[in-house]
Amino acid sequence: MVKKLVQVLPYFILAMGFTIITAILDGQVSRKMMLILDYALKGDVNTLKALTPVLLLNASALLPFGITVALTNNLYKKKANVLLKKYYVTKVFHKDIAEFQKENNAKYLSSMTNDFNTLENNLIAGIYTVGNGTVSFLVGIWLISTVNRSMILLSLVIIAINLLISVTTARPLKKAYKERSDMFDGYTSYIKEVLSAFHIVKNYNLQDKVTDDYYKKSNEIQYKGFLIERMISFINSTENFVMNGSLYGVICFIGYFAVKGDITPGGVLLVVEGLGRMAWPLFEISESLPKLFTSGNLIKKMEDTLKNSNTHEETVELTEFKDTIEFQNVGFHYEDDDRVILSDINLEFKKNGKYLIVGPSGGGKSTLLKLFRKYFYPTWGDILIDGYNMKEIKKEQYFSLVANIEQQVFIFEDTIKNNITLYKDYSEEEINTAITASGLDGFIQNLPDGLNTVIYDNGRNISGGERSRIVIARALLNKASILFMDEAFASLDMERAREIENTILNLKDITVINVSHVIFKDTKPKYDRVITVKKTAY
Ligand SMILES: Nc1ncnc2c1ncn2[C@@H]1O[C@H](COP(=O)(O)OP(=O)(O)OP(=O)(O)O)[C@@H](O)[C@H]1O
Repeated sequence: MVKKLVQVLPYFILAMGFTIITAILDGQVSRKMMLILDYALKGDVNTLKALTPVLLLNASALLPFGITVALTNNLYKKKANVLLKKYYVTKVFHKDIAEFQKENNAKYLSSMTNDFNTLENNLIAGIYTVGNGTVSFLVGIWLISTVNRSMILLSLVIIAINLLISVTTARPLKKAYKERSDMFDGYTSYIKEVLSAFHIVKNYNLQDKVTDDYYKKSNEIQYKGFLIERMISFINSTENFVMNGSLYGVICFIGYFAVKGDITPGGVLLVVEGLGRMAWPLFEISESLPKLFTSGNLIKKMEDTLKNSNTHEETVELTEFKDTIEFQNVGFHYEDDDRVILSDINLEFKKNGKYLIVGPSGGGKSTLLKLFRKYFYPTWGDILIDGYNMKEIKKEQYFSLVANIEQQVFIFEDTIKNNITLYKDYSEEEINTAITASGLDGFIQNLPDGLNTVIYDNGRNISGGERSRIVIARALLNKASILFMDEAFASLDMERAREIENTILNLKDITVINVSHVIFKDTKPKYDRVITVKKTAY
């Protein structure tokens, strides 16, 4: 992720360029003010008159430059934030389905919200704060050195001490940030679960337990936040103490030189001005640096969630399903569980054949479908498609050949049309055919906005059966070569389920693999084969 930030380097350089120009211009204004003061005290009116317009010109140029600095800085931050977020989301969607399912997806949610907020403040804004602070600090040194060069050494000592404090305090801070981020993962996961089980919480009167748990988790996070703030306050106080001590030292020197008459009144003004320019950025830098150092840990944690442990390179391009899917002596157990779920599976599925898979609950029907869908690979044995090992076939191509109707229906918050077409282009005729086949026509005709009716919140404003039919229409429209169905009719009434099953079984150019508990006497004979998965004894 850090490497990605190189792409926003031009925007950062642009912002820093304007920051440097503005800071130098600002320094020039201060120097001219010093000269004006000295000439005024000497009573040199002519030079005073000559210098004043130049000072006013320089000072008025500060306004557009100041605005440009703000704009370019915001542009850099916006680009950097968008870039990192886009990179993260792209990587998440590059994960294998099986690998994604291994993690609690609240981890990703937490990274996309809490961790990104922390990175936005600590890393992206932090880099600019340190850059801007350094420029201002250097301009401060420059101003002071135009009065007395020996001050440069003292300024460098101040930087070195502050850097040392930042580096040594970064380690405990890193640990605390990481712990808080982990806590946020658990917290987000908990909130996600509780909100999705809202009706269960209400029905079983679990409000008190939920409120109690929520309080405990919030309290833990708040306490960790308090510890982090306490640590930061301690670091800042130490740094402020060192810095203030150093600045007082500088002021003592100036006093000494002023008494000796080596520095003019304008010079004293310039040194005070220079000290101010050194002081505030040092405060900001010393606050930002430890946070900047801690960002590395957070990024590592986020990148760990993005890793795909499966690095197998797929080489076979399968653009068409022509003949058969064969299971050769396939056996399977889940990675983190030794129980053998499927064993000795030797099956052949012919192109355009219709297959019904039945069996006891927990027998492994859905697991078998996951192997078909390439979510998992067999633990032993092979699945061949047209003679090619499924493992070697490129995922994207395979997925474009198949359609899925799952038990758990997902509906986007969008129009019915977009939910059916999934944002791809189809003719009106194609859409209408799929709508009729899935039995959605009556429902859509009765809606004032028809196909343009928006469905909210995963189908809150439509029934379970209507949601299933939308997903069935989606699969039919996709014109896939293979259709996998997992309890697709579970939320439909018998009549409607039979009707849709008949429609699907009458489709000629599609291979259907249907896992279902709902079996109708009149549709069963239409299947080429009914396969019974037996529960493995473990
Ligand atoms: N991700 C997983 N990790 C470990 N075990 C799993 C996982 N998913 C399912 N199982 C186990 O695999 C076995 C088969 O589950 P599967 O969902 O394939 O059965 P099923 O025949 O589809 O059941 P049902 O008809 O009840 O949906 C079950 O014992 C289940 O607990």
